[in-house]
Amino acid sequence: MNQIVKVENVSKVYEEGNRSFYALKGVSMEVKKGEFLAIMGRSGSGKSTLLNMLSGLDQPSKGSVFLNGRSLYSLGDKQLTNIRRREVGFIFQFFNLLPVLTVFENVVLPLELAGQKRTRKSGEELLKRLGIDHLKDQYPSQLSGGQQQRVAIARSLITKPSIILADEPTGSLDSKTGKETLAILREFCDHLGHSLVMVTHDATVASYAHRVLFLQDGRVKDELTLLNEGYSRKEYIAQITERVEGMMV
Ligand SMILES: Nc1ncnc2c1ncn2[C@@H]1O[C@H](COP(=O)(O)OP(=O)(O)OP(=O)(O)O)[C@@H](O)[C@H]1O
Repeated sequence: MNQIVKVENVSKVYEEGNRSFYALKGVSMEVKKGEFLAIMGRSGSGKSTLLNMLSGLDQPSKGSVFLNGRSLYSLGDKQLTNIRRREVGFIFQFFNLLPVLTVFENVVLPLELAGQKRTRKSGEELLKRLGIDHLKDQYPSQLSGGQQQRVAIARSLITKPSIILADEPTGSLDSKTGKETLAILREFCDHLGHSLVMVTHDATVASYAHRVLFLQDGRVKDELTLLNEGYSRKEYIAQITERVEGMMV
């Protein structure tokens, strides 16, 4: 697998009065093409801070982040914005669809923001692949949560980004719809070569990933690969839960 993301010895320090607080301390990790990586850790362990580093939204105090071999934070603001718009897709817990735009308009919006030619065909193809092409002229308020999240997934994929970042993507869905959504994300990584980094607190959600990274106090504390043959999802969930509980003591 090719390397899409490489994080090298990244630290993030926040200054609070005359004290320094490390949200991340010397984190190194990578994401390969087609990989679905989950990041877990208790509240305050640095998950969102790490996700922000990967997206180019927040700058490390120390260390480097490479996207497709390019060092993100050595770029100028304009170049960084361009890369973020073209090469990074986002999926949020609460979908973040624009209510005044139709499903189709929401999906193709990132193409316009990235200055890429709006192609009706690619938007329609994505909606079809996600099983929601019949909803393309509806507005978000007319859709269920699961349907809205499919729209958000289509939107995250429209620019064909190198990496998709998802923060608790199923956090506001019921368990059945959540599992369907995770199965879609996993399939897109397995069969279409998308690369995805997902933050979650939930072991069942993380069990859909290929690999789980555990953060504790801003450091990578542990890692678990879920690609060993012969394990059921239940066994993976038990393994993840055991690691999470191990970090609590
Ligand atoms: N802008 C900021 N200024 C000061 N401290 C910050 C800032 N942003 C985050 N922190 C601190 O850095 C630490 C890591 O925060 P982060 O949001 O990355 O944790 P998290 O693991 O995503 O937590 P949660 O699961 O609750 O979302 C926390 O202690 C937080 O208070």
